[in-house]
Amino acid sequence: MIDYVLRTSQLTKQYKDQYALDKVDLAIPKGSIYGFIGQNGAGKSTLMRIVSGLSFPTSGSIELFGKNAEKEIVQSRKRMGAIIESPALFPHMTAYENMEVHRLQKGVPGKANIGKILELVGLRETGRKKAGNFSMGMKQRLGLAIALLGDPEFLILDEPTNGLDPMGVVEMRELLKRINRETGLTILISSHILSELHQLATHYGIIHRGKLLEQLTVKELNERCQHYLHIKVNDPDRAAAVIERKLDTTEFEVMSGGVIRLFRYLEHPGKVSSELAAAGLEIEQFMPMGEDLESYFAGRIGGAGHE
Ligand SMILES: Nc1ncnc2c1ncn2[C@@H]1O[C@H](COP(=O)(O)OP(=O)(O)OP(=O)(O)O)[C@@H](O)[C@H]1O
Repeated sequence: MIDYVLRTSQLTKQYKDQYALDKVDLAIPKGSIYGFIGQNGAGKSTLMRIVSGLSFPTSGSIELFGKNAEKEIVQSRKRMGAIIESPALFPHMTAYENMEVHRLQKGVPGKANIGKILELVGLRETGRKKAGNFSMGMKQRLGLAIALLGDPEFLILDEPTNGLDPMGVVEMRELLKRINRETGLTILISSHILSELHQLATHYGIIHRGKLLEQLTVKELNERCQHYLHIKVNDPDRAAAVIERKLDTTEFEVMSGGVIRLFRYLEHPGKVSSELAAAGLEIEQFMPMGEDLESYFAGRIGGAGHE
C-alpha cells in the first residue's frame, strides 16, 4: 500500500464568488517530489497555505502523515518545513546567525544541526559574509536551510526558483534532488513552468482555476510527451514484422485499430514508409506525433479553459 504524506479531500477555498480551490483531491506519496504546476493565480499558494496552517479551507479536509483530526494535524505540522513567502532574512546577519534566530523562533533544540544544514545547502563556507550581500541563489538556499531546521520529513516550497537565473534554477534542482535522495525527504514544490520541474519531480499535479486537472507520475508524463511516428496500416502484424526485420528495431508498440507507434526513425520517416510500401502494405496514416512539456501543459489548461 502506498504511504501518503499528504492527502486532500474535496479541498475548497472560496473568496466571495471566486474559488481559489475547487474540490481538490491531491495525494503526495512518501519520498516523492511532487511538482505542483499552475499559472499565476491557479491556487497553488492557497493549497500550500492551508496545509501549513496559515489559512483555512471553506470546505473539504486534509490528511497529514495519515492524521486528519484537527489536533493531530497541528502536531503533524511539526514534521513539516515550508517556504511559502520569501523567508525573513536579516540582511545584516551571516548565514549562521540567520539560522540561529530562526532556530530560536521555531524552538528547535541544539545548535549542532545548523552547521550540518548549511553544509547540505552549500553555505558552510560563507563565514562573515552578510546575507544582504548574498546572490539571489544564495538567499534562496539560505531560505531552504531555514525550512530544513528541525529535520522535517515533508517540505513545502512555493515557487523557490522565482527570480533565479537559469543556472540558479539548475543548482536548486540538483540540491533538492540530492536532499531527497540522501534523506528521503518528501517535497511539494510549485512552479508555473512545467519544464522547470522536469528532471526533478517524480509526480505532477496540474492545477487550473482552482481545479486539479490531472495527477500523473513522471513515467506517465514522459510517455505522453514521447515523440513517435504514428503509422496506420491495413496489416499491423505484418508491418511489425517488417519494422523488426528491415528496420532492425523493436522500439514500437502495436495499438488498437491497426496503429503502430514507432519511437525510432523520427529523423528518417522516408525509410520507414518505403520499407512498408515495398512489403506491399497499405499506409493509411503516417505522421510524427508527441508533445513537448510546455505544449502538453498548455494543452491541458487550454482544454480546461473552454469548459
Ligand atoms: N486573501 C485573498 N482574498 C481574495 N482572493 C484571494 C486571496 N488569496 C488568493 N486569492 C485569489 O485566489 C486565487 C488563487 O491564488 P493563489 O495565490 O493560490 O494562486 P497561485 O497559483 O499560488 O498563484 P501565484 O503564483 O500568483 O501565487 C487567485 O485568483 C487569487 O487572486
